[in-house]
Order: sequence, then C-alpha cells, then structure tokens
Amino acid sequence: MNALLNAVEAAHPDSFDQTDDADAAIVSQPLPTPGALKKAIALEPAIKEQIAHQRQTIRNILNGHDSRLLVVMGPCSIHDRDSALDYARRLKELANEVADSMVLVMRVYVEKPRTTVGWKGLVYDPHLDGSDNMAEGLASTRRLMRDIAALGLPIACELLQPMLSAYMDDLISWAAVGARTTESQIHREMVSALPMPAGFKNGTDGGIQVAIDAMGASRHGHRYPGFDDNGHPALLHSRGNPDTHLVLRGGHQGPNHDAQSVEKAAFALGAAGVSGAIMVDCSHANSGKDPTRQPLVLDEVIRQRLNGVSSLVGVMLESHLETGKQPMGAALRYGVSVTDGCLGWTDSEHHIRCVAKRLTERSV
Ligand SMILES: O=C[C@H](O)[C@H](O)COP(=O)(O)O
Ligand SMILES: C=C(OP(=O)(O)O)C(=O)O
Repeated sequence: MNALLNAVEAAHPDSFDQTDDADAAIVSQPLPTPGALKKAIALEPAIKEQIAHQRQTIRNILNGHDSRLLVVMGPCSIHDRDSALDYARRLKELANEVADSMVLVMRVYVEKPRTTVGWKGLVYDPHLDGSDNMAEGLASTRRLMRDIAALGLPIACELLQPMLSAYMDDLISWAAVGARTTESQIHREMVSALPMPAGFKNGTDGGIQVAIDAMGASRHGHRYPGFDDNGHPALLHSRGNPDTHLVLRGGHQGPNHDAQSVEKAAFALGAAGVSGAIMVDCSHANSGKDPTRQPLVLDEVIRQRLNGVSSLVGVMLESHLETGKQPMGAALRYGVSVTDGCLGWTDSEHHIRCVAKRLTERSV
C-alpha cells in the first residue's frame, strides 16, 4: 500500500502540500486512484463471472423470474476482518442449506451514514481510533470483499460517498442507497451508472415517494461530473439502471411492513410505472432498533408472502455473531456490532431455517 501511495505522491507532489491559507478548512491527503487499487487488489476471472451470475440471480428475483426469497443479512457495519470472515463462512454454509427457497447475500457495509456524528465505517477509519487512514481502509475493504466473494457469497453494500463506489463496485452484487440519501440527486446519478441491482430505502420520515422518484430518476442515463478510474475529473455519462427497487425500513412514525403499508407501497409503485418489487428491512424503524424484534418483522413479511403478496421479494436483517451492540472503546467484544444492534448468529440461523421450512412446505 505504501508503494502505491509513494507513486501517487511522486505523480502529484502538490497535493501533499498543506494549504497556506490560514482560513481554509481543509488539508488534502492523497488516495490511490480506483484504477490503481483495482489493479493492486485484482479479481480473478472466475470471481468476476461468479459476481455477474449473482447479479443476474438477484435481477431474476426482482423481475419475478426466480421465486426464491432474496435475503440481505449481515452486520450493521463491518469493523474487523476476522469476525466478518467468520460470519461469512457460517453464512455460506447456511446459504447452501437453504438454496432451494432463498438466496442469501451478505451485508458487507463499510460506510455508515450518521444521524449527526460517529464512526463512519471501515473505509474511513479502519483502526477505529479516529486516525482515519482511508487509503488503508479502502485496501482492507477490497481485500475483505474479495475474500468473501471467494467463499462464493454475493455481497451487499450501502454506497454512501459516490466517489468511493468506484473502488468497490466490481465486487458488489446488490447495492443500497440509505434512508438519508435516497432523495439526493447525486446518489441517483451514481445508481444510474451502477452495474448491479440497487435498493432505495424510504426516507427516515417514512415517506416512500422519495424512493419511487429515485427509481424513476436512476433508470435514466445522466451526465454528471465525477472522476474516471485514473482519478481525473471527468464528465461521466451513465446508461441508466433498470434494476432498482423499494426497501421499506419504517420511519419516524413507526414501522411500514404491515399488510396495509405494503399494499399502499405496491399501489404507488404500480402507479409510478417502476418496479413493483419490495424488500422489507426487518431492522431500523421496522424493529424500533431492537434487534430481538427483527424475527417478528420477518415472520409478518413471510406471512404476507405466503398469503400471496408477490411484491414482497426480499428481506433484510442486521445480524452478527453475537446479539446486541457495544460502544466503541478499547476492549471490544468479538462479533458484537459497534453501530446498530444486531441479531446474534444462533438466532439468525434458526429464523432463516424456519423461513426456509415454511417456504418449502408451501411450494410442495
Ligand atoms: O444502520 C445504521 C444506523 O441506523 C445509521 O447509520 C444511523 O446511525 P446513528 O443514528 O447511530 O448515527
Ligand atoms: C443505515 C442503514 O439503514 P437506513 O438507511 O435505513 O437507516 C443500514 O441499513 O445500515
């Protein structure tokens, strides 16, 4: 990594100078370009093919050509490599076991949107100590995602800072735009260029129209300023992304996974002429941020699906090795979330198996 940074410094010596404007609020530090990092931590052709296949499987579920349930599950945020890989190995085994009725995709969330301030994720601060070594965070993220993909798991990730998506977009099979950014034109432009399906969450106030508008905006091509793979400012031309959908995550007024809210959302999607596929996030405002309530939300979604609500194609769970969450601090407990509380592995596995059984019994 240092060699990469030295090469960047040699090519752009000015960018290392601190500004001499005493009023300026920023100091710049160089980062590798997306192209350089992708070359340094490259994907084997077999992994690229696997990811293309996994994206297509997810598209098929969204389009109704594959009747399995899409399940995006994993930690609220990734904060250490060992527990992420430990989780991934367990998830892969479970994914194989339930493959007839479900497609499990691992949440590998490395950027966190904060309500005010807080730790912003592995990419920003891989040492969790405020040192913000983003060059290292980007490299660790790529290595981790590559290793998880090598286990055969599809990866889900929220894309928050549009500039960072280019460092990892080749590794992701399903992308999320979060409740705090769905309304942003910049994020809609970003999604219009993504090579994978993407879910737009409803807003934090519970409003679904922002997500429907986002789907309408991102299926069109856009021209917008950004950076090319070599890090040069460029006018980017996107083709538009036809594979977007709504994610219901509840809002300030409470949950929105009940039958009436789902029916209302399906009607609004139909009226707008966008994809009718809906994923329910069993966490966040749908569980009142109490991880132990996620199975109740899951149960209700499966009940509706088994009653014929075909728009419900997916669910999301925040799940880690251990239940709950912990504050950031010196001695972190292994496998416990440092952001939102998660359902522990034993419960997660149990509930996924129960759902698989219910789905399988119904289809025979
Ligand atoms: O899923 C994550 C959180 O809900 C989101 O990042 C906001 O977190 P915060 O309110 O703790 O900042
Ligand atoms: C931040 C997340 O969700 P939301 O945008 O719904 O708050 C998340 O899923 O990690």
